[in-house]
Amino acid sequence: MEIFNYMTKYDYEQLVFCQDEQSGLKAIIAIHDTTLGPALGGTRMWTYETEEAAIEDALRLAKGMTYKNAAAGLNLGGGKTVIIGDPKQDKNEAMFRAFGRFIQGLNGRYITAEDVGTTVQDMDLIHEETDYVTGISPAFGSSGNPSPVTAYGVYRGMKAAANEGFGSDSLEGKTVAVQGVGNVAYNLCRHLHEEGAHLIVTDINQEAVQRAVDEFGAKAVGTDEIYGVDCDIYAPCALGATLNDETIPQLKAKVIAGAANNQLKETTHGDILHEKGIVYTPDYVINAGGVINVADELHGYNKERAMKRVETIYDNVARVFEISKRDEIPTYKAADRMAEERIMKLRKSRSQFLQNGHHILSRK
Ligand SMILES: NC(=O)C1=CN([C@@H]2O[C@H](COP(=O)(O)OP(=O)(O)OC[C@H]3O[C@@H](n4cnc5c(N)ncnc54)[C@H](O)[C@@H]3O)[C@@H](O)[C@H]2O)C=CC1
Ligand SMILES: CC(C)CC(=O)C(=O)O
Repeated sequence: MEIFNYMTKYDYEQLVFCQDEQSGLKAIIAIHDTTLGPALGGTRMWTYETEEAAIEDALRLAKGMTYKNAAAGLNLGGGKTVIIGDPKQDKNEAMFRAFGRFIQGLNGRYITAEDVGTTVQDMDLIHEETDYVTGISPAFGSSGNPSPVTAYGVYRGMKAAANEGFGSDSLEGKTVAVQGVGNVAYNLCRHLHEEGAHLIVTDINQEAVQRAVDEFGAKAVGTDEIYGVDCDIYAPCALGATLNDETIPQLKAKVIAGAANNQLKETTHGDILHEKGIVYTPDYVINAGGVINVADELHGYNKERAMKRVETIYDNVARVFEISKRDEIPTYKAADRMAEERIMKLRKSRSQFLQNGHHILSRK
């Protein structure tokens, strides 16, 4: 990958490589755009096959956060970190503390939180070294694990998508195929089960599958089978790029609504879904509950206020479908339009110079 070419093409601001030999930390912090405010986005710990794959993941996820935060109406930019390593084996206290010091060095340009492979405990360790971390323990007056809130937002967004696809937002009796039943999807399945939906689940982790079978009466299928099952809604809740040339032809679902980031392998896959008449709910609009929740910590966490904002995901998803129909464009483009309009407006007004304490004029 030609990194500067890639960064120029998609307008990235900064890419930071962090290395600490003693703890084994190898982290990549990507900051995409800070027009709306400091970049907020989680830290993913994953075993990448190559360094290039890790860099690409950090960059793609960071851009997604710019759009997610903008579309959710937050005054935050987009960034994300990947730590290269196996979250089950390679974590240690020194690693997260070293990472916290690197974040501190960015002086507030980047604020972190949980993502796949990191936990509240990891955020607490980072917090030993920096205040630029959210999703830390409720004992610190913070919001804790964002996953249940993300799940609630996905559930509300799925209802808006059902309304678009089936003419009613009731999920009772609907069959939902859930790919990956981890932190977010477990909680999503609980909401769906409570509303009377039928669940089909898959995961590479058999314990996670068994829990959904035992607690929610879900039907388990193999990881390759999930795409082709008979269902009304497909909910991708594992990793990205699962909507691609191989999987889309297998789908029987009328609606796609799930938690995973970067679900479309390429934007062309969003075009294909549109042509096929499948209601695709853009990932970063429906899965914003977690970031909305942790962002509230920056104002002094208030659960009621945060949840009120999470409720807006229903209307936000509905708005994307409206724009898609009005402008006759696929839903992923409609979501991008919504986010970009907000960023461009702010970028324009920021270009007006206003004196502040940091400017050279104030030193005269
Ligand atoms: N945790 C949060 O608050 C948020 C999470 N997301 C996104 O939602 C997705 C899920 O996040 P979490 O639930 O936190 O992660 P998680 O790691 O708890 O769950 C992911 C699950 O997917 C499974 N999985 C991985 N590859 C698979 C495959 N090929 N087939 C089937 N299952 C597979 C894993 O075994 C795991 O159980 C990720 O893409 C994440 O970036 C997005 C917004 C917020
Ligand atoms: C997990 C969230 C708190 C932030 C994030 O990184 C995301 O929404 O993907």
